Amino acid sequence: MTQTRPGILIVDDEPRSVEVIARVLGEEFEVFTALDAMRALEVLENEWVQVVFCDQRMPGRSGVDLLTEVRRRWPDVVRIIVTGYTDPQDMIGAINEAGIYQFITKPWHPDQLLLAAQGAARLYHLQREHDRLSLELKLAAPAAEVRFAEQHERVLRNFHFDALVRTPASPLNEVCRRAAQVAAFDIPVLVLGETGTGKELLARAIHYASLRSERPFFAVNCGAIPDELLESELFGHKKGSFTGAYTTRIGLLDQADGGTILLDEIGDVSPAFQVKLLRFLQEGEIRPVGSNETRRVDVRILAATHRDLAGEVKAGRFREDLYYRLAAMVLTLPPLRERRGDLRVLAPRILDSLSSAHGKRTQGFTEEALACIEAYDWPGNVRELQNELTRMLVLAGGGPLGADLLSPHVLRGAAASSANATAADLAVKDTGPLKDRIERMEALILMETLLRCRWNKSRAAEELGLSRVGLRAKLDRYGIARDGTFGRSH
Ligand SMILES: Nc1ncnc2c1ncn2[C@@H]1O[C@H](COP(=O)(O)OP(=O)(O)OP(=O)(O)O)[C@@H](O)[C@H]1O
Repeated sequence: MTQTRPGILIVDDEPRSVEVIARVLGEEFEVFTALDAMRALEVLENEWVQVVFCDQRMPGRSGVDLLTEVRRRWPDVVRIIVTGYTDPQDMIGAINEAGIYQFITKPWHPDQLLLAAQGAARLYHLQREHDRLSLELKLAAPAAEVRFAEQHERVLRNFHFDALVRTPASPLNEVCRRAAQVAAFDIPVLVLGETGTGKELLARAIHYASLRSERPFFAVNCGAIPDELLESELFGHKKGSFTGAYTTRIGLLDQADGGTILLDEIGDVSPAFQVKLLRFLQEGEIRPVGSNETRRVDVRILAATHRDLAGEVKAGRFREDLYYRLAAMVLTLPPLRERRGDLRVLAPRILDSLSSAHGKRTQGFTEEALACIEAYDWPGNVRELQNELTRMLVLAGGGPLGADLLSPHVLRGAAASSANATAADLAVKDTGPLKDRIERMEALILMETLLRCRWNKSRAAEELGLSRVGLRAKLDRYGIARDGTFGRSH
């Protein structure tokens, strides 16, 4: 069996003392022992140790000296010194240097040892939890400097379903409603959707709405990592199990015990790795690379992919048995072009957060820019939108962000898509005398060309074979204004 309890290392050159301390702590902790500093460092390199108890007086290297090295190499390991001095005042400097959590003076009482070990293990756990939350906060709000409690709250808020910005009429509402329903049930969920639609955001929201919210959430991009690394990333490895495995590594599945792991881009994993995943999902056990021992972990698995995974199963590229293990519930995120209405709230919201992240104030978008943003198809979805808005913000002067700041391909796409939509609409629905219908078409062509030419009237006139004066006369005639409206009722 591999380690299931917190690991404690006892270092003392007196075998009898080691034995007695090991007996006191052995019931609650996984105990490792070392009679000298060299052996202690060996244990730390190979085992998962969270707390070190070290005797101060040892031949060769003192306890404080050893713990100073431990601090340098494994700063998260909690250090306790056991000393014969009744007045440790003269050791204070050294104790500070080694960052010692507690010193215990001899003779000690067993309860005193046990309490110190429990406190140290709790501290280790809190440190890891703090590191995890800080990391998630960094992802959520890069420059924020806030207190720990606020951090936790912010993480929860950022990864709540509300983080998926949408309007009351959005098709995202149904997806979020079903995700919220399924969050509390400990079943695997498969999230589908094009790239940048918010699959990871939804997975985080599911985790933070579940009973596992106080345990870790990790997202692993399975598509970006070669098989061997992916295996060691998820399952861990033993020191020396392959070239480059200089230390023992605890896998993410182990670190996430009690929490959730998102296997992102699951559609990209190799057939060989699919077998390994399936075995884990069937047995709930992990075996680190190079180890013969297995360990049971309790991790909820969420998976996501931009591929049509059922199609991959049909094509024989993805195992059917694995598919059914992962897809107890399938949630599909709609692309932005199928929820254009959301863009009117989403774009300003993203602009706000970009503006505070970059410390650059803005006055929002012009109506014309918003109309283009709404009309464009956004094949890269929200991520593409974020990039485009960052670009606009960087290029912007003092006033509101206009369509002229949009990339040419966005303008072209927006113009083509609104012209197509309106032309199709006109062709199907328009009735009346031919002359009026042609005029309405003409107004539409003018509008499309101006948008594409970013309202550069000379260019538009040239493209349309008109003089600037001729173009202006037509714009006046049709009441076409730069904000994308037609003044005359067409
Ligand atoms: N509805 C939304 N509201 C606000 N932000 C969103 C929304 N959807 C996605 N985002 C943001 O867009 C970016 C991309 O989202 P995310 O990484 O979750 O997408 P994804 O589908 O997992 O992408 P990929 O397939 O490329 O991994 C993130 O910064 C995320 O916060």
